[in-house]
Amino acid sequence: MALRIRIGTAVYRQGSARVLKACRRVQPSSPHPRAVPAFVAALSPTRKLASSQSFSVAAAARSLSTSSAAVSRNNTAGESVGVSAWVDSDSTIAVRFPDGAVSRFHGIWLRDHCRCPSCFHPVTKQRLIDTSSIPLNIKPAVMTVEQTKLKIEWEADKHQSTVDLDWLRTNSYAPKLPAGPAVAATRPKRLWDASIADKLPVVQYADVMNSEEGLRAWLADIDVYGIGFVDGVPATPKATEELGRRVSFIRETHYGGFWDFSANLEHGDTAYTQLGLPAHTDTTYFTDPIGLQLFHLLEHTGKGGESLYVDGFHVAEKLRETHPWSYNILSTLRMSAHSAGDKNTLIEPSIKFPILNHDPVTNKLYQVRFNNDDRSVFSHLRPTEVKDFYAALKEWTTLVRSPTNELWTQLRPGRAVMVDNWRVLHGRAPFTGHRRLTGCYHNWDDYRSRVSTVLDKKTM
Ligand SMILES: C[N+](C)(C)CCCC[C@H](N)C(=O)O
Ligand SMILES: O=C(O)CCC(=O)C(=O)O
Ligand SMILES: [Fe+2]
Repeated sequence: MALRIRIGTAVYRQGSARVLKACRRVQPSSPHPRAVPAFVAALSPTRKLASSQSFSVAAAARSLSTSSAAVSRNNTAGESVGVSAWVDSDSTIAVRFPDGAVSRFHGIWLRDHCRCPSCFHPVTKQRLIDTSSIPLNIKPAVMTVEQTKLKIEWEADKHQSTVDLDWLRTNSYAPKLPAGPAVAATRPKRLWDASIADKLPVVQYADVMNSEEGLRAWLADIDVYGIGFVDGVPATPKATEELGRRVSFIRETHYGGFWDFSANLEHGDTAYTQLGLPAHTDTTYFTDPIGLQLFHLLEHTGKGGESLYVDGFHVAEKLRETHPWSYNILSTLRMSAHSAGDKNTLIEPSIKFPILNHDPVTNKLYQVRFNNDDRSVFSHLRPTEVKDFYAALKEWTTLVRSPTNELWTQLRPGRAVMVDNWRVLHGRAPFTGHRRLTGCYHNWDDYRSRVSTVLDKKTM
């Protein structure tokens, strides 16, 4: 593949690179111990690039800072695909991607994100380079494009960085570019109301337990709908626990690990009674509320006990549309919560929290954290905020309890359900008789790790 890179007035060609040897060895000032191997490796004259090229650096590269390096690349199809990289007048490195989109990167950002094995541990995926040892104004001496990689030789330490162009585009920030074709389209969330009852997301236990595709289908349901049912589950605690562990290890809490409970007040919580429970999310009193909750009803000799599910994202959207003032109140005023029913137990979150939580970067709703029964005393709000809170709460509760938003379903032995506890509220009708429910909690991050790896094949 013919590669040409024009930097300023000098022209460098692959293979017959005509370069003037004029590099000034830059000695790192008190380098971080681990930075030395990386720095020495970069300086080593015998260090070869992945391809047949070998470089030494010319002073002429200094002219790089103002001129543009136009790189044309003949790809396998023969037509020229314009990928160019140049150092802009503000010293950022601009990259024009195959579709013409341009984004800029600070030299220190690119150097800090170098993925070579001496800067980024190939197994642990951890940074090895000591960021503080990188000059803040580090500049490239030479840049080349080889297939889908941008190669940079850095002026300061002669280190060779290789950056995958798709990776670079995915992680662009100035501006943030729309994902390129190589990035799998993310699965958009599907908000739902009571009508989901006609088409519940259900997978088969055998598929989930015995195949990657089966697990992927279940994870996709939970990711897209916030809820995923599994049929064909043997009506035993063992099979149910194994199903939970298929997603990730279980989160232990003061209720234990895998729970198998009935209305015996084994724990000081109304879940361990025959009372009805209004739609809620669990563990609002933990600083990091649990991410997923698995339920599997094994026995019930009595009446009632139907299960309730409500898509908190759908209800929030309705609130935002119909009562924007209330949406804002529940997105800003912070609540307290506690779990205090067990002996020697009083759990409260380290910081108070809004019921509707938004990502500060994207401003997207990422968590509904609502349990009116577990909401604790609050005396931190201003008097006007107290009134505002209750007014907003009423609008929220009216929507949560609207029959058009409620999915009522009777769980039975054999049908388990996994609920995204940061999105979907759950509840229960009061019941009579003996009712045995099993299940477990999973941490949010452990769940999302499985989505990233099993579903999205994401790597760092
Ligand atoms: C699930 N399990 C039965 C173990 C406990 C239920 C805890 C319910 C508690 N009020 C909360 O909302 O967190
Ligand atoms: O008993 C049920 O169906 C659910 C009870 C509950 O909300 C819980 O266990 O978190
Ligand atoms: Fe609950």
